[in-house]
Amino acid sequence: MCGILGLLLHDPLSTQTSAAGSEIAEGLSLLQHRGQDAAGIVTCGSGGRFYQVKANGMVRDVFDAQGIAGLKGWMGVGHVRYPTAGSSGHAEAQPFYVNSPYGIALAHNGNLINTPALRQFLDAEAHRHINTDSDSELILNVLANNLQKTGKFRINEEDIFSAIRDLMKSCTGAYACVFMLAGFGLIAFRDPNGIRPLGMATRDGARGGQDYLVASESVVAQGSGFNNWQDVKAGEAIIITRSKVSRRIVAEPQPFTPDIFEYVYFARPDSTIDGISVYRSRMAMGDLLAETAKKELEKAKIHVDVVIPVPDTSRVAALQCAQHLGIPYREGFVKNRYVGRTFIMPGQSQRRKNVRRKLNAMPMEFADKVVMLVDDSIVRGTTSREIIQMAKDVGAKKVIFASCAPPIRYSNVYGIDMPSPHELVAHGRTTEEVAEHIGADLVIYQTLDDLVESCRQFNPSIERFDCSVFTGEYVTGGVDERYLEHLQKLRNDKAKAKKNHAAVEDIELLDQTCNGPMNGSDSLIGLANHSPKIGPRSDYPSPNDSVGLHNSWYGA
Ligand SMILES: O=P(O)(O)OC[C@H]1O[C@H](OP(=O)(O)OP(=O)(O)O)[C@H](O)[C@@H]1O
Ligand SMILES: NC(=O)CC[C@H](N)C(=O)O
Ligand SMILES: [Mg+2]
Repeated sequence: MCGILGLLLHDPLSTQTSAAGSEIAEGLSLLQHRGQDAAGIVTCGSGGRFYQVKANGMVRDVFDAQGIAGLKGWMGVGHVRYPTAGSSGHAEAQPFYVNSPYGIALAHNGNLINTPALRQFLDAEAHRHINTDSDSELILNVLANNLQKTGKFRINEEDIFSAIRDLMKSCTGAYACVFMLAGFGLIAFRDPNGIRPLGMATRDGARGGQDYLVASESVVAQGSGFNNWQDVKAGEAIIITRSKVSRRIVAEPQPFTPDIFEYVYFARPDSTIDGISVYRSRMAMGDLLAETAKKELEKAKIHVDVVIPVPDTSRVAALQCAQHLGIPYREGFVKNRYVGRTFIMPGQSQRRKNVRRKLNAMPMEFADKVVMLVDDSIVRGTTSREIIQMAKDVGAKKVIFASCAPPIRYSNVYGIDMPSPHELVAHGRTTEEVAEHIGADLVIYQTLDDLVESCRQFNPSIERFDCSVFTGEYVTGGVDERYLEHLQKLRNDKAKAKKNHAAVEDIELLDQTCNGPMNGSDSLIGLANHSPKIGPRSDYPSPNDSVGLHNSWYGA
């Protein structure tokens, strides 16, 4: 899951300052939980010129004061990355940039599933050079190609809507995107099924007019003083300029199926997504899980002494579950606040090591007790296995493990890096076998109906969610056995490790020669922008002056 952000300031003075850049960096720190591998910002300043800082690392490491000071301009886009395609190499950090037919910088959250066909089309028919394995670079080039087809020096809103309409016909999968057209404005769109979240908000500008924000989650709006949060609709495109906002559904109607895993794990509890408060949905998950747990515990004749959450995400649900059961709730694991999320780390050994670094069991809450640990989900079983062992090591008599989500048995293809079912602990295992594998005395799973009810009760207009990791039913076309096998081969943990190793070698080669291949759509900016041995921070104006040529459109 990645986080995306777009900001447009109305204040004419902001063109010369880094006000937008620094606000985007602040905003990205509120989206850090969506991607910890890389972060980037591109801003647009006077003359339609782009400025960029992007590199592998966390937001606080990538953007320092000097880097932000160079991010001049009145609008910009930002990204935090959790890779689901290509490698973790810095060349695939976003936003991606193209210089033709116009200067475009794009940030993408999601995952495309028809990348081979798109790659072939872009190469053989559109004659566009694709230089990375990122699906986001493809989406940007499809967009650029569609705009190029107009053959116009100056395009208008109709051209943009129609380019996005065509993009939605050719790209299959999940995509919430925000892009910036040099000198023109900010444009956001969301895939026809609305799988990944996206919304926009407004605020009074510093010197009149309106500022606009587009972001993956509403928490960014609250953090930056924006109001009127509205979700971008499935299949909708929104064009924002300093003078007006135009919205249009451009896709053929498809069932609206937002990803339920956003509520389970990905999103922050203080966000509201598609009209559903993530916090309230997690409370409801806790309540309904308690009902199931009551039955299961009675059946197994187990008396639980204490409910303990697995920090961080499960806390809201665990507290509610304990209250509903009338069992004391205790914070038995202390979380190291300097360790991020483990599930979204790229390799299994890194994930395992980090569970121990992140969580520490307090003996006084476990010794001689029957404990029920509550987590939001059991995916690979990395966390559950380690912490059950930790609980037993400090004297727990019995460990019951309850999950707010049902068993996860199928690949995710829409932007969560679960490509291989064989890496999922519940794949091919019964609940009893999962318990044995993770060392629990009993495992209790939420039912799928209850999970859906936990979310849907707050917005009954959503008829269906994407629940593919639980059911194996994919809401878009194009996912068949052959595709899933291909994905598994390409992105299982071993294959990824190999690929990421190759990406590191590329970087080292670059460092040695101080010269090297062009970094995909980033062209020279990307190349100059990152050299891990020198340090991750630097910013460069676009080397391509053509971005400025078109800035006369709307007088930026
Ligand atoms: O079965 P697994 O493969 O271990 O995945 C599931 C675990 O990973 C996530 O925690 P994470 O540490 O990523 O983030 P959190 O601090 O937000 O809970 C999730 O909340 C579960 O605890
Ligand atoms: N999780 C995501 O949204 C990832 C976006 C894109 N597929 C990438 O790998 O960069
Ligand atoms: Mg967790």
